[in-house]
Amino acid sequence: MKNRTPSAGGFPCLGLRRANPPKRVREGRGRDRRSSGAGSSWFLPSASSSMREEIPQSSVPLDSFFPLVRGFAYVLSSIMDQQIEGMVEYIHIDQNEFVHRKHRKQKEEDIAICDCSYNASDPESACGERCLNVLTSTECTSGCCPCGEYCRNQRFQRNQYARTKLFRTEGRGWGLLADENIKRGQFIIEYCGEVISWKEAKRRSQAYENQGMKDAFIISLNASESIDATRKGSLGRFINHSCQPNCETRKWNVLGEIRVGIFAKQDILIGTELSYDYNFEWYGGAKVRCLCGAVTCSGFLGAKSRGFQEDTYLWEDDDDRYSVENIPLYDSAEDEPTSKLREALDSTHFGHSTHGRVDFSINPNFADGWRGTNSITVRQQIPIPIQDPTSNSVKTETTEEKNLIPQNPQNVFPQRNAMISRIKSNSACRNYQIGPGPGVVSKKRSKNFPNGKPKSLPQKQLDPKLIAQLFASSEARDELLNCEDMRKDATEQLDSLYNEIRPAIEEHERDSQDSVATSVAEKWIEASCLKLKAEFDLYSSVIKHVVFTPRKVEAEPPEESKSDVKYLTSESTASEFQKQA
Ligand SMILES: C[S@@+](CC[C@H](N)C(=O)[O-])C[C@H]1O[C@@H](n2cnc3c(N)ncnc32)[C@H](O)[C@@H]1O
Repeated sequence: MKNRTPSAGGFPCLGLRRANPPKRVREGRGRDRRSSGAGSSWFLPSASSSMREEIPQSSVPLDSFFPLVRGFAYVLSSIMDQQIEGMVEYIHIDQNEFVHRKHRKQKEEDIAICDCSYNASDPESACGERCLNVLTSTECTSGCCPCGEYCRNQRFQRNQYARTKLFRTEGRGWGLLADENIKRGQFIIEYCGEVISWKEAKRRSQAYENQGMKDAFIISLNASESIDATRKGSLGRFINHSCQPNCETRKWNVLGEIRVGIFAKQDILIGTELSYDYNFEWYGGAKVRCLCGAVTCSGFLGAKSRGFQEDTYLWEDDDDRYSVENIPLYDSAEDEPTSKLREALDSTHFGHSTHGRVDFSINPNFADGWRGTNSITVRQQIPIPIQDPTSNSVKTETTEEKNLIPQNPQNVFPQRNAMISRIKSNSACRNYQIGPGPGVVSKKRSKNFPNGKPKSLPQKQLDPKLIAQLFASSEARDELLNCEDMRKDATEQLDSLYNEIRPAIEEHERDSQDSVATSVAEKWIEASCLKLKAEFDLYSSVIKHVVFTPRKVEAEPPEESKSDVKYLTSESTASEFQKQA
């Protein structure tokens, strides 16, 4: 069911409006301007499954007395319009809306039917974690599952969300927190919005940025589509980024459409702010400095996914996130001056910083009207001992997590992400000239790398067959030729894979995307690794034989030296190779 703005009164049901709409996008969101002032209060539902009838929840089931709520809401809307500062109007939906095409209808032959069965003595077995559909991230189709109504694998379809609650952070706008204890792996909420094409996403992102809008809500859905939750969305749109997140996004096939869910990466205690890593999915416009406060913070939001616009900044004196002086810029893990960055972050800009930590201290403007609890305290990086699960404090997991953080800077950036962002910069890939050709350093690039470090240099190719001829030992020759064959095979494999995935890569290239689908990236990485390994084997074999193998005597040697075996010194062989090469 969609909760659209009723025509009368213009109150976006369960959504929010604020005063002065024309000002909204340029209004900015500096701490001071966004704050609604001490003592002000406003109203929001719990973000749990309050919009559905099927799932019994203890949160207020608004839909069940919708007409009443609508009337009440209309009265509230005027109050809210005056009181809710800093939140841009949006329409609350709990199902994606398709803008550039129709919602696909699942064909009968595409319905995946699992082989689970409901057993009253073991209800968990009804489409639990062993269900074939669950294993392939596909929801069972209602009416077709052997477990019938007991099927537990229709969470998106039934909006089986965890209970969550909106709150105001200081410095990062609004955020969402757990309003119940959440188990690891639990589905928390769907990231709903308008499904649009990549082109449209790019266009909108630019338009939003031109309008001065700072919060960005566009995430990637698949290779050709995005979800834009700017104008319409679920409460998933309020989940902030963290470089040390407690949630993650997962894509599920639901009735033939891909949908994005936020899932718990770990057990999450009630009152804890929810966060996920935007790096894979987020396509923000301006570069925004990350205020997640994690020790492993990468500095910027979506630093790896880079977004639709490169190198565009919004400068705001009164907002920590948009002021980037002294912060070195980078766009790949190997170039990240981690310690310097951290130093810079530690020593600058955090108005409330205590030894480099951010204290999002008392925030009296907690959005909790429906549930009637008190305002809450948000402290980022200053751990609050969690004893009472009903406490109103927003908890951060900094202490425990800090102990788990690898101190090795190489581990600082998520591996998968680094792999994907390197698809265009690893040496195997460079052979295909994705992006600027070897040795070409674009203007933009040199801006990002002030030392102008070129990323790729033309390589001299050795001719292993020629080199093999130099060796007296047939084993050495065979080994070298064998290695060369392996290298050729690996190169051919990479070539054919490239042809296969070229459309996906080129599409991303056109749209200035850094990331491609993970499955494509993984294939590419595997083939690249094979090729690199084959090259490594070949070169190490050459080196080994240069040092240890007798050189072949080419011309008939003089009689007296026939029995002599010439051993090449590495020096003489090196000059021989130079000639050959
Ligand atoms: C999807 S919205 C999240 C909800 C947003 N806080 C709000 O008030 O509507 C993403 C925006 O939130 C802000 N944001 C999220 N995580 C942040 C972080 N770790 N540091 C700074 N800003 C953050 C940025 O402005 C970003 O464009």
